[in-house]
Amino acid sequence: MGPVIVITGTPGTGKSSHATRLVEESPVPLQHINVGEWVKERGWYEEFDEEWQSYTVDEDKLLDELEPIVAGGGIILDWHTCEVFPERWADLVVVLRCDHSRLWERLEKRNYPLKKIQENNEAEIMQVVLEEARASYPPEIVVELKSESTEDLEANIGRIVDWIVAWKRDRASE
Ligand SMILES: Nc1ncnc2c1ncn2[C@@H]1O[C@H](COP(=O)(O)OP(=O)(O)OP(=O)(O)O)[C@@H](O)[C@H]1O
Repeated sequence: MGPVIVITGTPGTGKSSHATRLVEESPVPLQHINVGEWVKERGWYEEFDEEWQSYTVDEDKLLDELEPIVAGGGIILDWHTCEVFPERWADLVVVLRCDHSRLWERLEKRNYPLKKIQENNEAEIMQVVLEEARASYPPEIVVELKSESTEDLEANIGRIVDWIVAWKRDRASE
C-alpha cells in the first residue's frame, strides 16, 4: 500500500503540476485526485456561486465518497484546502508557496475575475493555507515548499520522492 499525500496551496501555486510530475516519478504507484475537478464532475456540491465563480462543496458527500478510495492508499489529494480531510488520512501534507506577484500573473493568465485574483493573492500573503495545514495536522508531517520556478518544482519532486522511499523502507521493516 502506498502513502496518502496531500498537496495543497493557494490556487495557482502549482499543485496539479506537482501532482502530475510526482505520479511519473514516484517509486510506488500513486493516483492523482484533483479534488476540485472531482467535485464538479461527480456533483459533490450544493450550488454554484456566481459571484465567486466557484462551487459550494458538499463536504459530507465528498468525505463519504473519498473515504474508501483513500483507505486503499497510494493517493495524492490535490486541493486548495486541506482542513476538510480527517487528520488520520494524511501521511504527508505538502503546502506549496509562491511569491504573490508571480501568483497574480499566473491567475491573470487564467482570466480569473479580479475579485478572485485579489482574494487568492491576499490568502497567499496571509499564508492562510499554511496556517490551516498547521492547525489540522501534526507538525512533523506538514512541509512548506517554494513553487516559483521549474527548478523549485524539480527539487520539490526530488524531496517528496526521497520521503516516499523512506516511508516505504520504514513500512518494510515494521
Ligand atoms: N514551480 C513552478 N514553476 C513554474 N511555473 C509553475 C510552477 N508551479 C506552477 N506553475 C504554473 O502556474 C500555473 C498554475 O499551476 P497549477 O495548475 O499546477 O496550479 P494549481 O495550484 O494546481 O492551481 P488550482 O488550485 O487552480 O488547480 C500553470 O501555468 C503552471 O505551469
